[in-house]
Order: sequence, then structure tokens, then C-alpha cells
Amino acid sequence: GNNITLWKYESWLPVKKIVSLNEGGTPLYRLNNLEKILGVKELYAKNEGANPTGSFKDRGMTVGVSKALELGMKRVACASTGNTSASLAAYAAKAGIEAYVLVPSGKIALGKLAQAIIYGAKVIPIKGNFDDALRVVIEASEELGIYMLNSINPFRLEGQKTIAYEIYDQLQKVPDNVVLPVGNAGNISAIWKGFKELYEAGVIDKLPRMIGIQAEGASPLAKAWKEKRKFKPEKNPETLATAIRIGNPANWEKAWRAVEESGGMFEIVSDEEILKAQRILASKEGLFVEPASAASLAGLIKLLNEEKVDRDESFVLVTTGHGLKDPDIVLRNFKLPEPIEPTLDAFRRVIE
Ligand SMILES: Cc1ncc(COP(=O)(O)O)c(/C=C/C(=O)C(=O)O)c1O
Repeated sequence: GNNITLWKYESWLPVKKIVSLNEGGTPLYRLNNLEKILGVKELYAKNEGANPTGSFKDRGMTVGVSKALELGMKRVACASTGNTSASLAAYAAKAGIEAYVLVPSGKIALGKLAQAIIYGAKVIPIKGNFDDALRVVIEASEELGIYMLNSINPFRLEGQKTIAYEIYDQLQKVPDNVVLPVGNAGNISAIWKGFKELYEAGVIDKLPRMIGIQAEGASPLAKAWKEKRKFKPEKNPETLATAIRIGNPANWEKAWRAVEESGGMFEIVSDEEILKAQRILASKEGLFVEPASAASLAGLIKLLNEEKVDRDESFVLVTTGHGLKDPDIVLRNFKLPEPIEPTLDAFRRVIE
């Protein structure tokens, strides 16, 4: 494939490239089949599942771990719903430093857990959810001098903002809308920052609307925004899209500002709508993404049905993680047929 990596934008990043796994340069697909099905003029997917560890987190980690090395750090840590831990583990391995990852016990997708283990991180399951794990890792970093690489760490967002640069480079124009799932709310903030930097540098002369999608059972930001009231965390976030099963998004103010400044919006989708969107994206466009990533399509479908967005505009869905991260979800909702005899007859019967 191409060897365009995120470091093409080195001069726009706050650290020199020290550790890289050729992250970035991910494909931007034209979803021409879904354009016809949904009646949308221009629909794209920025496929972040094509990154080295299968999610957009690699963009933040190449910059964040490079910074850790520049600071002479020997130990890094994060709390994670899964992808951040998988990514931190890989970049720490490449960098030759120790990684400690705290994950909500029993609520992390199999693929992500396998990655964190095999890359050699110290995986610490927490009795509680992501929000509990994040609290512990912040205390640990203060007390024990372990470098914290959650998305509160600004260097993570610096890497993730390159999604905006690449969307502009690949489209050769600014899309009217960027639609993406929101959990800890780092990514929507980072992508908005990237577009604003291009705008302030005079590279682009318009800005996209930022549209953040949350899962019904874990939607503190979207609920507050839709009900026009102050943000308040949700105590027990619940969704099968475990990547965004977050009740107290650390970057909620930045995300709120991104939506306000861009004239965008938040929307809420159910787990059922997420699963339906995951299947449509795969079976109509050949794009298999994990449930949280499918929330972007589920959100767009809802907004189109509610006529809250204009189908004559252009939309980029940021599909944030590869479908293979969470194969369980698919197998749990799919009935395999019985095995057949190894004969042509048996095969003929089953395909008629
Ligand atoms: C596939 C996928 N899609 C969307 C999100 C939400 O992005 P943010 O709103 O920036 O948090 C995540 C986040 C995952 C973690 O927060 C973690 O791995 O700890 C993700 O893995």
C-alpha cells in the first residue's frame, strides 16, 4: 500500500517522529451504494480501522509515545475501553518501554484484549467501568510518575487531528459534515482542531459541521445538548458498543465547543440501530467496522429520517475501528446453518 503516514504532517505536530508503525494514510471510501440506498448526494467513510492496530488511536499514540520518549519516560499507562490499550501496548513495545493498561473487567472486546496482551502490556482488569479505571490511572500518574497517555494528554489529540488534514487532502475540499461516534470525546475535539488549524492557516476557506453520535445507554453529552441543559455524567453507562461505553467523557467541554462552533449537533442511537448499521455498512459497501464505528452511520440514517440534515450535502463518516476487534457481537446475533454432507447434492440443496 501507500507509505503515506501521519508523519507527512511532521511540521504541524508538536514532537519529532521517534516511534511509528506507519499509522495514518487511511483510505477514504466513496460509499456509492449507500448514496443510492439513503438518497444522499455525497457519502464517504474515512476508514480508521486500516491503522496498524485497527483503530484511530494509533494516530494519538505515535505522537504521545514519541513525546514520552523525548521526556525520557520509561513507563506509560492508560485506562481504556480497549482500543487505546491495544494501541498504547503496540507503540510501547516498539519504543521499548513498559505499558500498564487498565480495562473494565469483562467489558472489553476480545480482539482488543488479545492485542494488549500479545503486545506485552501489563493488562490490569478493573472491577468497574472505564470511568473508574480513568480515575485510578490519573491518580497513579500523579503519585507514581507514570506517564499518562489517555486522551486528556494533549499529545494524543495532536496526532488524531491529522484525520482532518487527510480528509481535506483526499477530498481536495472540505466536506459539509463530519459524522463520528463520541465516547470520551477526544476524537471529535481533535478533528475539529485539525480543521480549524487548516482554516487559520488559510489552507481552507470553510469548516465542516461536526456531528457527534452517542449510544442511547451512554449518551451524557448528547442528552444534555438535545435537552439544552448543563452536562452531567451518567453513572452506569451501558451499550453493546463497548468502545463508547463511557459515562463521564473527559473531553466533554472541548466536544461541546466543537459542535457549537461548527454549527453541528449530537444525536443518540440505540444498540439495535448500531447493529443494523454495522450490517448495512458491511453487506452493502464491504466495510466491516466495530459497533461503535457503525454508530456514525446509524446516526446519519436517523438524522436523514428526521430531516435534521440536508441529503444534498456531503458527509464523511469516520469509521473508527476494525470489525475484527469484536467478532463476538456478530456471532451472537447470527444463526449458522447446520453443517452439510461434503457432496455436490447437499451443496445444491442448500443454495436453492
Ligand atoms: C472504535 C472507537 N470508536 C469511537 C471511540 C470514541 O472516541 P472518543 O470519543 O475520542 O473516546 C473509541 C474510543 C475508545 C476509547 O476511549 C478507548 O479505547 O479507551 C473507539 O475505540
